[in-house]
Amino acid sequence: MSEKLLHIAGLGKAFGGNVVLDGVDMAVARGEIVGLLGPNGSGKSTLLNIATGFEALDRGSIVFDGTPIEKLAAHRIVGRGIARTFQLPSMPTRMSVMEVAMAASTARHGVWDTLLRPAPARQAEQAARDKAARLLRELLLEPVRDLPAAALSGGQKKLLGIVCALMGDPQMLMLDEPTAGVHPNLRNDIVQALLRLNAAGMTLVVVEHDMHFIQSLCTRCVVLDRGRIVASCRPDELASNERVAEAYLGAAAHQRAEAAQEAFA
Ligand SMILES: Nc1ncnc2c1ncn2[C@@H]1O[C@H](COP(=O)(O)OP(=O)(O)OP(=O)(O)O)[C@@H](O)[C@H]1O
Repeated sequence: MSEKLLHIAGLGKAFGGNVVLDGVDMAVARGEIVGLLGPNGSGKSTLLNIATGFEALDRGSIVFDGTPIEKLAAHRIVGRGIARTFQLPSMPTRMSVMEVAMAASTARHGVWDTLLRPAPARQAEQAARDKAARLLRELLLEPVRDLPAAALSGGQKKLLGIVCALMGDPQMLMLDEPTAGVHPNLRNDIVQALLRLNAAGMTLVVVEHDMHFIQSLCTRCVVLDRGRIVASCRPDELASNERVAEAYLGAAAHQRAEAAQEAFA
C-alpha cells in the first residue's frame, strides 16, 4: 500500500486552443480530505473528469493505489476504487430512490442468476439491498426511499448521487460541488456524513466554492488558477495566501474588464 493514494503528474489538457490544465502535479494521501478550489473555469471539473475516466488527458500520468489509471475507461476506474459524484445529477423518472441506489450496486450476476435465482444470487441481492438501505439512512434519504428519484429536490438528488457512488465501496470519493443548490440546513448534514465516511477510512477530494463548507470539512486545500496549481495549504491559511488572493481577485478583475468591454461595445 502506497502512502500517496492518488498521484497526478504533469497533467495537461486543452480543448481546441483553450489550455485548461497546464502541467498539474497533485498527490492525495490516504485518509486526506482535499478541497479543490479555484475561480470559475480554472479547470477543477476537468481535472475530476480526467481522474475518473470521463475525459481523456493530453499528457501526464495518473497513478492510483500504485496502478496507472490514465488510460482506463470510467467503469474500470470505479473498479479500481475511485467513485465520483456530478454537479448536476439527473435521475431516472420511473425508478424509486431505493431502486436507483440498488442499480448502482457493483455486484453483477448473469442471465441464469436472473432466471433461476440460485441462493448466491439471492444473497448478493439481499446484501446490496441492505447496503442501499444503510447508505440511504446515513445520507438522510430514508424517509423518501420509496418516492420516484426524479421527484427529489436538487439537494436530495446530490445526496442520492453520493449514495450511488458509495455502493461500490470506493477507497476514494471525488465530489463535484456537493453543496451547490443545496439548502443551507442540509449542508451541515452533508459535512457530517462526509466526516463519518472519512473516519471510516475513505479519502475525499471535493470541488467546492462554499468556503464555510471547505473550512468545516477539508484537511488541505489545493487551488487551481488557469490550469495551474498555485497553492496547497490548510483551509485556515487560504485567506492569507497571496497566490490565492491573486487567483480570485485576478479572475474578478478579468470578469469586471469583460463586463466593461461588453457594456461599452
Ligand atoms: N468538453 C469541453 N469542451 C470544450 N471546453 C471545455 C469542455 N469542458 C470544459 N471546457 C472548458 O474548460 C475550462 C475549464 O472548465 P472546468 O469546468 O474544468 O472549470 P471549473 O474550474 O470546474 O469551473 P466552475 O467552477 O465554473 O465549474 C472552461 O473554459 C470550459 O469552458
